[in-house]
Amino acid sequence: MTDHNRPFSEDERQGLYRAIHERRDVRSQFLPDPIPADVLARLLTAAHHAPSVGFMQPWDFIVIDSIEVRQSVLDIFEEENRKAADNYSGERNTRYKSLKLQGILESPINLCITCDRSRGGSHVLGRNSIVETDLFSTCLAVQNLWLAARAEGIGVGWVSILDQQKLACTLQLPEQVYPLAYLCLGYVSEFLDQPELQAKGWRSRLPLEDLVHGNRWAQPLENMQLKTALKIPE
Ligand SMILES: Cc1cc2c(cc1C)N(C[C@H](O)[C@H](O)[C@H](O)COP(=O)(O)O)c1[nH]c(=O)[nH]c(=O)c1N2
Repeated sequence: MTDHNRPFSEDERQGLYRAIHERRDVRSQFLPDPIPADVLARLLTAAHHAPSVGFMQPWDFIVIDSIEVRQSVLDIFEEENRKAADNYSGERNTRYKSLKLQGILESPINLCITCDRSRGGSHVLGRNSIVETDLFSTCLAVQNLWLAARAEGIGVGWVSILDQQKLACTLQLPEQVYPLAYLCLGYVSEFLDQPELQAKGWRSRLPLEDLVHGNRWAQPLENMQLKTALKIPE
């Protein structure tokens, strides 16, 4: 058996699940400490090892440390966030406005992960029917980075309350390059033990048992072993 085929040890398996369960979206707990270049390189390498349709690797990574650029992005956020607040009224509006939804200036580095929709030429294997698969692939790069960051003790916050055209213009992206994820990265004072939106009473995690169906949408799950493993009551 070659080395990369050896089974995961119990500790390795637990480490992976720990990163999955303890990963958080961070916006309030950033510390200003810089991320060493070798650590950032590991995160980018993890992202670059994500699966991608036809091995398209449509991502680029724009590492943003300029305060001027970040301030421009924050201005875009503030404008969009004012509009977003208008979706809510009364108590919900007040609660929305109390939420902190970005850490653009507090984090030491911002990272925009983009998707080059033309990479790989006019036809990419596996992308003939579902053209959005390049975007899906780039999301997986984001998740790889997010999990690796957690294992490195680094928090990541995804900021999507942004006008994409203005963001693309600020970052001088070519026309075919889509700014898929704007991320804030940095060491943190703590990782919360639950999503911040849940801690602040905005929305809670749904029970998994309500989301697992059998064979067709909303059909009850008949697989007794899976039901037992998921602890779904009879
Ligand atoms: C595509 C996308 C876009 C956003 C987010 C996530 C994703 C996947 N999230 C983070 C989101 O609120 C968070 O993931 C959930 O609340 C669950 O919390 P944990 O990630 O488990 O801590 C997020 N958070 C935030 O403060 N501002 C934002 O604009 C966004 N946008």
